[in-house]
Amino acid sequence: MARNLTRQLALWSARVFAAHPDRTEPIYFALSGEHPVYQENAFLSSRRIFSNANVYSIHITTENRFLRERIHSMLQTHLLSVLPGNCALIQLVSFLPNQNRSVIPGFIVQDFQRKEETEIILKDMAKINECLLCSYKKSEGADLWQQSIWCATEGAEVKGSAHYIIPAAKPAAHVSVLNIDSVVFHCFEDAYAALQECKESIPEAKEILHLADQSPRHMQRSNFPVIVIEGLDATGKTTLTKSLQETLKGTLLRSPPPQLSHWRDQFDSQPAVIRRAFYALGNYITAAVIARESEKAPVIVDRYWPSTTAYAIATEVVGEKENLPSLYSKVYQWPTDLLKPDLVVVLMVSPEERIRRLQERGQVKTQEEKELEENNLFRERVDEVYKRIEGSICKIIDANCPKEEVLQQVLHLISQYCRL
Ligand SMILES: Nc1ncnc2c1ncn2[C@@H]1O[C@H](COP(=O)(O)OP(=O)(O)O)[C@@H](O)[C@H]1O
Ligand SMILES: Nc1ccn([C@@H]2O[C@H](COP(=O)(O)OP(=O)(O)O)[C@@H](O)[C@H]2O)c(=O)n1
Repeated sequence: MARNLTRQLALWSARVFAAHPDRTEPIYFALSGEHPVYQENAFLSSRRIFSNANVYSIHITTENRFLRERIHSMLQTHLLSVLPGNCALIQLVSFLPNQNRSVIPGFIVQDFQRKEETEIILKDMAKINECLLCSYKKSEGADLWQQSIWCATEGAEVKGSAHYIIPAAKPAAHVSVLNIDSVVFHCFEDAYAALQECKESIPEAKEILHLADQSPRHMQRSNFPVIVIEGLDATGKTTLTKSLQETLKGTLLRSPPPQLSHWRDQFDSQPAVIRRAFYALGNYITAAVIARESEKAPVIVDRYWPSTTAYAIATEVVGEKENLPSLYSKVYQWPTDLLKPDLVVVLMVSPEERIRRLQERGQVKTQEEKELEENNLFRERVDEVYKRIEGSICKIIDANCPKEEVLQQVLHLISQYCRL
């Protein structure tokens, strides 16, 4: 048993940690057995976390992404209510440099009064959940921290070797990018597997999976063109898609399709992996309808895969658009098993015009849309993902102009790119 824990401890030592990962500039640090070259400024921020307190780190190690997010939010609420005053809770993730899906979420707890009670509470919590608890005690007089690991499933504690806390190199991509594959699905099976992870806790997931099972797969568009209209809320999608339907005598569809609409509130409040899997499967279900309808008339689709991808990435990544996955990342590529339209038109309007239209409409907004309004960076990230999605298929148009002009611009694009 102890050997197993020692191995885990060695594994932890290979990891890099990011404290405050939701900030544009997290504090990156690592544990090192080697005496570091002394660079006071660089060391300061990471060591400050460990100095003058007993420090613990909790890591949520379950492989089930749904459980991981659930446990994370449950732990946060619980820790804030049970930890003694004078303890601080810091968001923490650990990861293997540049390795996708290696991110393990967790927390750092700083106990400035060094109370035994804190350790008892934390061990107790780690018992309930699939967690690893580590403690770090500063060695007398030295600049070293003794790391111990306590594993609930094994009910044992192992003292590791003493480590120096060293600042780790800032990764090439922001740490949030390493987790992007949990929310952007590259094929039907990935999205399906994500919903399966939660089907015991969320019975509605079984119904979505059932609908997905019944939906024909690998469908291709037929004789008539398929045009997708994209853009942030209030950029004019509903207005334009209706005009296009009339002008082209087409069929108007939207993703998620009507049979999924009544589950949206339920899935919008779930952990990101589940929420995004719901929309991703909605796209596959819509694809089958697009294929069928495009045998009879042109098809216009209000939101589809680009929405799912743009919102998923923009929510996961923090800060400036420069933090988005690199231009050549797989996340911007259309899934090969999902029906591809002839043309995607992205409507872009200035932030001021969008807010004016939102206010004019006076509708209750979703939380995500409220955030968009408050958070210009988020809006910029959504727009930037739209721009990065395979350029040849996505055409961005300036939709600040009157409705008729927007329609004319899009009809012109259709005449260029689609065979009517
Ligand atoms: N080109 C336009 N110029 C001015 N107002 C517009 C334009 N297009 C749409 N609107 C108005 O803006 C609001 C949002 O449009 P809507 O089509 O509902 O957007 P979305 O479907 O993208 O949320 C509506 O009140 C609509 O009448
Ligand atoms: N195909 C789709 C459609 C919507 N969505 C999600 O749904 C939200 C917007 O949907 P909405 O119906 O409120 O948008 P509007 O069409 O009303 O502008 C976004 O925040 C996305 O998270 C998605 O992920 N994939």
